[in-house]
Amino acid sequence: MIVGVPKEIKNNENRVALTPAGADELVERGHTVYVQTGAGENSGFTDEEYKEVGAEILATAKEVFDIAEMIVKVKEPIEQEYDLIKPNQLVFTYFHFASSEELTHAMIKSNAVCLAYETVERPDRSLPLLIPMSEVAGRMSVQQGAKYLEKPIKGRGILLGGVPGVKAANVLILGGGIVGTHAAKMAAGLGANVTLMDISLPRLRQLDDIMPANVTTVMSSRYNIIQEIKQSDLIIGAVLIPGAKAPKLITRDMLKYMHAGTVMVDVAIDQGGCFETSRPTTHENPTYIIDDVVHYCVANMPGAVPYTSTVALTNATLPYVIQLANNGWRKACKESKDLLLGLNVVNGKVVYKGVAEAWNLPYTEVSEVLA
Ligand SMILES: NC(=O)C1=CN([C@@H]2O[C@H](COP(=O)(O)OP(=O)(O)OC[C@H]3O[C@@H](n4cnc5c(N)ncnc54)[C@H](O)[C@@H]3O)[C@@H](O)[C@H]2O)C=CC1
Ligand SMILES: CC(=O)C(=O)O
Ligand SMILES: [Mg+2]
Repeated sequence: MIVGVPKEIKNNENRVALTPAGADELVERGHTVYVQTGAGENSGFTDEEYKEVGAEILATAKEVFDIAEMIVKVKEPIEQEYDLIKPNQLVFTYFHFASSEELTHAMIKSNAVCLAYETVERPDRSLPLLIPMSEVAGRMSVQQGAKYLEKPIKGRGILLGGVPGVKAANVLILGGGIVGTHAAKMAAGLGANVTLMDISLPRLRQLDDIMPANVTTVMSSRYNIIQEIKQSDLIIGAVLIPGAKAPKLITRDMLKYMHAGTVMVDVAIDQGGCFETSRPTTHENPTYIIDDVVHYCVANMPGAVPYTSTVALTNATLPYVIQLANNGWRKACKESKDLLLGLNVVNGKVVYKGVAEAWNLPYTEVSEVLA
C-alpha cells in the first residue's frame, strides 16, 4: 500500500504520525512510504533518517495526499486540508468528531474513510490509541496547572505542595481514567491534597487501592462537585464517554463558588469539554479568564512535548498501521474488532453512534459499509 505522512499544521502541533523506525517496518513489508519534508523535524527526526530506511520525501502536503492510499496523521484535518482528502482515501488519525460539526460535515463530503484513533477499542473496552496521549496529557495537566496558578499569570498564587508550616493546594480531578490517574499521581507526588472523582464505583475502589494517601476518592455527582470546588485551587477535567460529547460537569453558574485565581484545566476539551465555559485554546494562547477563574483548554496538549509524545503515540499506532497497510481497511476491520470500532465516517456515512447523536445525523450500521 502507498502510505503518506503529511506534516502537522495545527497550532504548535509538533508530533509526527510515523517515526523512521515505523517507516522501516512498513518498507520492510513491501509498502511505499511518502513523508512530507520536515514532518519529523520537531520530533527530532530528519528527512535523511526517513530516506535511510527507504521512505521517499515529498515537498508539499498536496503531493502526499495526491499519491497516498492511506494517510497517517496525528491531529484531525483542519480547513486547509479538507480539499486535499480524496474519495475512498483512508485517513487514520485523531478526529474527535463529536466536538466539531464542521469537521464532521467536511469529512462526510470528502467521501473518505475516516478511522479515528480515539475510538479504536480493545475487547476490555480500553482505548489503545488514546491511552499514550492521555498519559502525557494527564501528567502535563498538573505541570500546566501549577504554572497558571502563579500570580503573575493571574492564578491564585499558591504552590501545589505548600512548604513546611503552610497548607498544600487542593486539586480536584474529575474522571479517574487514564488522564485522571496520571494527573493524580503527579499532583500527589508534588504534595497536593488530591480529590479524584468518578461515576464508577469499581473504578473508585481500584483507585483507592493504588493511590497514595494524599489522594481521596469521591463519587462524582453535581452535589459533591459543588462541595469540592469551593475549596479547589486546581480543577482538572478528565472525563470521557467514548466518541460522544463530554458531559458538562461544571456549569457557568458554579464558577461563583470558586476562589478568584482557581485554575481549570479541561483536558476533555477535545470531546467538547466538561466545563460549560470551556472553549478550545492553543499552545500559543492557552488560557482565558471568566469570572476570575483561569481556563486552560488546549486540545492538543501532547503536541508541546513531541519528543515524548511522538514515540509514545507511534508505539501504539504502528501495529494497527501495519494491519491496515497489509490488508486494506475493509479486510483489516473485518479481522480486527479493535479497528472496526475506529470507523467513524465512511464514504459519506456516519457509522459511529456517538457522532451521529452529537450532530443529529443519520446513523448507518458499520456492517453496511464493510460489504
Ligand atoms: N486535550 C488533550 O490534549 C488531550 C485530551 N484527551 C482527552 O481526555 C479525556 C479523558 O481521556 P481518558 O482519561 O483517556 O479517558 P478514560 O476513558 O480512561 O477515563 C474517563 C473516565 O471518566 C469517567 N467519567 C465518565 N463520566 C463521568 C462523570 N460524570 N463524572 C466523573 N467521571 C466520569 C469514566 O468512568 C472514566 O473512568 C478524553 O476526552 C480524551 O480525548 C486525551 C489526551 C490529550
Ligand atoms: C488525544 C488528542 O487529542 C491528542 O493527543 O492531541
Ligand atoms: Mg468567585
